[in-house]
Amino acid sequence: MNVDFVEYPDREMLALILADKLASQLGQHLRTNQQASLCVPGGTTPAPVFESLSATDLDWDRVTVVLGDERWVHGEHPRSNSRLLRRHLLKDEAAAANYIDLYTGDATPDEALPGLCARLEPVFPITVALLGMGNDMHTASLFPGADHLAAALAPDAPPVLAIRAEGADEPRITLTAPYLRNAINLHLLITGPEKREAFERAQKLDPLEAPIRALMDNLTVHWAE
Ligand SMILES: O=C1O[C@H](COP(=O)(O)O)[C@@H](O)[C@H](O)[C@H]1O
Repeated sequence: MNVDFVEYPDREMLALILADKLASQLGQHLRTNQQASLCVPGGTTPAPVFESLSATDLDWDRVTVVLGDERWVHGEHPRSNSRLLRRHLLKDEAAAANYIDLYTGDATPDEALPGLCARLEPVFPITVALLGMGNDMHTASLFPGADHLAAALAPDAPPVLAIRAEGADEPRITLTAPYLRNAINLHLLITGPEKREAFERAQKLDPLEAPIRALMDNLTVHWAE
């Protein structure tokens, strides 16, 4: 386990400094590579980081953005993670980024897997991956007790899997642990005392109980109250 825990004075400072860090890691990669990839979480936490990042001057047309997971709902549904991205990240400077939408409109996420695996191939290894985490220690859509969790944690997992779990309101599609873990730069964004306590607890648990534990090999955690 190799975890660097960074504590910020408040959420505003966290958003500014973290966005700057992500942009500088992308920029550094683009100095010696034609393309970079950025994987981001959905949910309720990352919007302020996205706002700051979207205003950053970067060769966004050489950056491909992908979500770490998506809820199987249409793109304008309030629970759609893509909707969050379109409103807070894929605008201003970042409007020039390429975006690979995990939601394909197929009836189920299972049907989308073969096409998505092929489309996602060029984003790996991910240049910069930002993860989120729920109080139940799930990350992306790797939920404790999910139907395909063991397969999604396995070293030979495919890049994406369809997931159903009690804690998730709808079917999901998720990037799997080996592809997230293999990111060149791996970050976790969490806020509030409950998530800090959940992260600390997860360090002593098995990934099947606390999926975030599977991604603690080279992880920088960004936390504010
Ligand atoms: O369902 C999800 O939850 C996690 C955590 O979300 P938050 O609302 O607690 O910030 C998120 O990282 C994931 O992308 C999302 O689909």
